[in-house]
Amino acid sequence: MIQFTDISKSFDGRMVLEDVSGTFKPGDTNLIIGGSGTGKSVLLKCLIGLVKPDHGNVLYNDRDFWNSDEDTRKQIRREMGVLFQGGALFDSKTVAQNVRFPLEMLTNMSESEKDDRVNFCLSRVGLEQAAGRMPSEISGGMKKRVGIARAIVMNPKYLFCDEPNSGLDPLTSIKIDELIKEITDEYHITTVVITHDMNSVLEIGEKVMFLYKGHKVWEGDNTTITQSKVTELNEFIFANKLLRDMSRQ
Ligand SMILES: Nc1ncnc2c1ncn2[C@@H]1O[C@H](COP(=O)(O)OP(=O)(O)OP(=O)(O)O)[C@@H](O)[C@H]1O
Repeated sequence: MIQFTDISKSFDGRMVLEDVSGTFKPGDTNLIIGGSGTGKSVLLKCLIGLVKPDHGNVLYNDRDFWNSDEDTRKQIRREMGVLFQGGALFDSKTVAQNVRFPLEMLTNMSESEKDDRVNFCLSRVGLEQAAGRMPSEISGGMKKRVGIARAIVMNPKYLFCDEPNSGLDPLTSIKIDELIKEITDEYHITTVVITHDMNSVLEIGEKVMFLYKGHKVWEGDNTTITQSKVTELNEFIFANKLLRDMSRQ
């Protein structure tokens, strides 16, 4: 479980996050949504330890990340898998080498144990046939799958996905969303997904947090989101004309 309380952050005197709190539970796919520049990525960075909040706490199963010693922080980091925007694959490594990379860096596993784990993760995301290919030889959707395989290779307790659908067509996006949700259920991971894709919200948004100008202004799920009375949220949802037309029918 991840519990964060009163996270605030400013840059050069400009507040970009103010007193944001929340709880993310194991087995849940938690979406953080909001328009551009509302602080989603800064919040994610405060959670995963890339940006230190000005104040506030982030607890990982009761371990206070920002007030822990370096060893505890290292341990918590090892329990995180991160799917970066764009996949962030190494261009000069094959698909299998990309997935294997965290095992090389962070474990003492034998070569055959690493082989087994890489093969398992690649088959879990449906890419066993692509193991020897280079990132330049595979599609955008496949790159995301490689990113997911690499993010889960260390068997994480916490999975963070920053805009997993960026650059993908709607059908491929849904498949990636479903894969993230399936993996979250299957391995009982606490998953956090940043998105501004309303399709994702409707498909996998069992837990949704909406940020507006650095504040959390709504929290709920995909069954109630379209009935919210929060003006900023409605503007965000119904910026999509199709949804606006559907809501009038
Ligand atoms: N390192 C930084 N230094 C200064 N300002 C920053 C820094 N990182 C983020 N910001 C600012 O913080 C605000 C929130 O940025 P953030 O990247 O969190 O937005 P976002 O909601 O993720 O947007 P998008 O959907 O466009 O990625 C923006 O105004 C951004 O310019």
